[in-house]
Amino acid sequence: QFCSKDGECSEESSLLPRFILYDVNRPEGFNLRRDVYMRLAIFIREYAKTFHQDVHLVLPPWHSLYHWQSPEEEVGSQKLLFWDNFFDVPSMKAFAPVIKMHEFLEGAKKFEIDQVFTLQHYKNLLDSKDGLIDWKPRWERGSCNQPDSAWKYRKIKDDEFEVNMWGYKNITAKSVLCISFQGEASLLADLLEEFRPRIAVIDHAEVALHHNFGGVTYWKCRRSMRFNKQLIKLASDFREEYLNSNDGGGGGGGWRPPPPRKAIGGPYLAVHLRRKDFLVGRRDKVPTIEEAAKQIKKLLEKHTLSTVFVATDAPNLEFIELRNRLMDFSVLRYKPSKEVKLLHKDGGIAIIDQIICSHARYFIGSQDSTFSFRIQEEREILGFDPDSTFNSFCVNSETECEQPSRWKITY
Ligand SMILES: C[C@@H]1O[C@H](OP(=O)(O)OP(=O)(O)OC[C@H]2O[C@@H](n3cnc4c(=O)[nH]c(N)nc43)[C@H](O)[C@@H]2O)[C@@H](O)[C@H](O)[C@@H]1O
Repeated sequence: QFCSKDGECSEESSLLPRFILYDVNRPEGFNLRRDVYMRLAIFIREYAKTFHQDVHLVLPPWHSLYHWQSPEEEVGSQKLLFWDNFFDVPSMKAFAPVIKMHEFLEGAKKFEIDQVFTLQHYKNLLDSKDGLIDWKPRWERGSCNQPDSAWKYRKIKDDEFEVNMWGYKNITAKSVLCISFQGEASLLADLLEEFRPRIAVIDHAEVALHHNFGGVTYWKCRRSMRFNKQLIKLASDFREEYLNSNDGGGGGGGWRPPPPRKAIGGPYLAVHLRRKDFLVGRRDKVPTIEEAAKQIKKLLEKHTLSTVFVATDAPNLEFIELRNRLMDFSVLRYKPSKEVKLLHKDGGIAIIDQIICSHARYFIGSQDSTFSFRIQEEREILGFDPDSTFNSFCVNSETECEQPSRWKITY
């Protein structure tokens, strides 16, 4: 049964499809957003089953992400990019009822949302008597504390808000509620069942946590997130031409489980060296180029490899310094052609880097980087030995440091 905000319910409306849209905290990068998608896709799949709902998760466009900094003359517009630029959407649809934003909009000039839920953390997590964090799943309406609410929603009338989201200018909402939320994405079912909006937005969806992180369903969802075929082809061509690497070494990928742990990877070391904002925010975890070069050299010698593929957001000068410090080895990075840049943009080129890293004999990434985490997952899907995957640079080449948790694939 479908009920309007003022409590009127009708049977027919229950036959109408429902749509859940979402958004993520503006500064978050591509790979954290991929994780938030998974939390919602897993939720919506279960929600549709449990409540027999014709419900769809609408994939929000990728819009001017903070890390996409290439000039427009080189890459064209990086606004309002749809998911099939990066992923194989039919494969994602095989896991959960998702649709692309433009399928949802179907050319409409404007659209109205019934209910926006802006998730936020509880202000007083340390409320409980003993001063410990009170971690029971819970949600409640609260006064708004997300700083971006001020520019995202502008009240026009009591039941009309102008909504500034995903780069669109033509969205309104009948109601905006701030919801203090603590728990897994599955708790969103409670919220949706209580208000039963036909078109809802979950803003700050990153506040909702994973349900059963690392479980079978997590990995099913993760495996459904195959990359766009053109990006896979560009990465394969590069591997074949410069890294003497093709898929002959085993490794399935996609939905089919590969033979267990049989992938050996191409004869190169791959590194993900996160720089830029990490040099400010995570200074204590990012090695200097000199320290990184020492660790790369050690690994190349240990694995008797002569080639290292470098995925990095470092400016070219830092890459040249790294190459100069590794004179005895072949040091490569992926340099897209003008056409590839225009067609696939910063987001696509980052994925090509990730695919190349995921096929290497040995991989070492950057501590805390979700870009590195997604490569580790890809290698789990391909069936590599975890020892060759779950490795991170240390700030200092002489001392050991914390290594990434081994989230191994389950079927
Ligand atoms: C400080 C935090 O950093 C977190 O970044 P982190 O997890 O590394 O990873 P991401 O969330 O993907 O954000 C980093 C972005 O920087 C670019 N980038 C980073 N490394 C490479 C690379 O090797 N090759 C290419 N081509 N591009 C790279 C790319 O656009 C990527 O999506 C963010 O998610 C958070 O929002 C926050 O900003």
